[in-house]
Amino acid sequence: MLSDPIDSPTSAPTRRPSSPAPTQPILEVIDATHAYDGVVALENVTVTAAPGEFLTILGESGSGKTTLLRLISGLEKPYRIGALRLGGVDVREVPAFLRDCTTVFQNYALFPHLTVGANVEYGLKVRGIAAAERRTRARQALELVQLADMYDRKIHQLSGGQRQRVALARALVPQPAILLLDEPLGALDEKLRVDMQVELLELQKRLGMTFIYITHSQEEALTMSDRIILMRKGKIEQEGPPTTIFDRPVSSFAARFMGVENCFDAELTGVSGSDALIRVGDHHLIGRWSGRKPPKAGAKVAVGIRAERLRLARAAPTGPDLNVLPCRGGGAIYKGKYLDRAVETDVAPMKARIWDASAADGEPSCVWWRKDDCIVMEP
Ligand SMILES: Nc1ncnc2c1ncn2[C@@H]1O[C@H](COP(=O)(O)OP(=O)(O)OP(=O)(O)O)[C@@H](O)[C@H]1O
Repeated sequence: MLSDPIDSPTSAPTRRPSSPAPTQPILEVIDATHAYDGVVALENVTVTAAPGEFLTILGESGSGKTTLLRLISGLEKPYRIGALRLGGVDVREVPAFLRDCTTVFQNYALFPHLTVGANVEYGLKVRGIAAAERRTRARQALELVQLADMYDRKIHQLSGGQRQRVALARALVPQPAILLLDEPLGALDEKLRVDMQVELLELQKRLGMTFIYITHSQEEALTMSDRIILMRKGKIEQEGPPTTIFDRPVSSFAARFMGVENCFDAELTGVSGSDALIRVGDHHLIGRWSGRKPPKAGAKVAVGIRAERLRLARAAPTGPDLNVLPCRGGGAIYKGKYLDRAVETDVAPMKARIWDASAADGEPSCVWWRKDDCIVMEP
């Protein structure tokens, strides 16, 4: 159940400072909670972004990503929020079209009966900009997305990728401080999506603009972001740079979402420096703690190992930093660039990734992995 909403500010929105301090976040969403008809979509979420940052909101369907974006853009009024500032300005009472941010939607949201130029000019028109300036700026925005020669085309005469570029130009033309992108590449095919990822990233760096980017694709998030916020059921599960989210997931949820193939439950038997000592059945293993709270002996934990870090061997290797489990060979799954080998162990079924298919011959008797590659986290 939600408690009563905090009153919205009654005073007029403060004016934007002429030049915010360089260290000041350009976006501050403090303690936001939102619900639709009693269904909580966002719960006590705090998100900040630095000027020029590429921040990705990652999460499965229904985790609250779009709701967060709609609160920032002003398309949704939050049920309760501690603060919402863009460039240091409190925008809780500022209507969407006056906020210093624009949105690119997955379905483009273009006017199909208007020309490319008229679509791009639209955002300037609602801001009361004169026709001549609108045209000049729209042309410049279309140049940025490589559609300068399509000004007079109708939207229905464009491909999906071209429509997405028009939507991007339309969002860029008012020169907002922040661009909000809601799964902007979701409707494009794989090849075009990858090309557009590169293009978007180049554009963001060139313009030095802050991008808040929504996706459910971990690969897209890892490729593009300076920082990732992983959402789960309306809350933040983990945030950090791509390498941290990839290598050091805090929980089995984060690990599975980020594609860690081998996950199983265990008991923490002790902690020694950064080493986490764990037990699964009769097997004692060693790994690195990556959970949020300090680990406690006796706690139930989850263990994760990426398939590419798991090795198969015919004879067990030895070493203080190695984990070894006997295994029974399973089938190989051909994946083109690599081979996945599924094996059974006493602990769990495991998958090892083999990049050199010629090295996959023979029956392994054990799997092994280094302690640094053994992620010990919250269950
Ligand atoms: N207009 C609405 N009315 C009622 N419930 C809604 C509405 N919009 C979203 N929800 C619910 O709020 C929760 C969060 O939805 P939201 O769209 O923010 O998630 P999301 O992570 O963006 O999902 P997706 O990736 O599928 O777009 C979900 O349970 C969703 O069903």
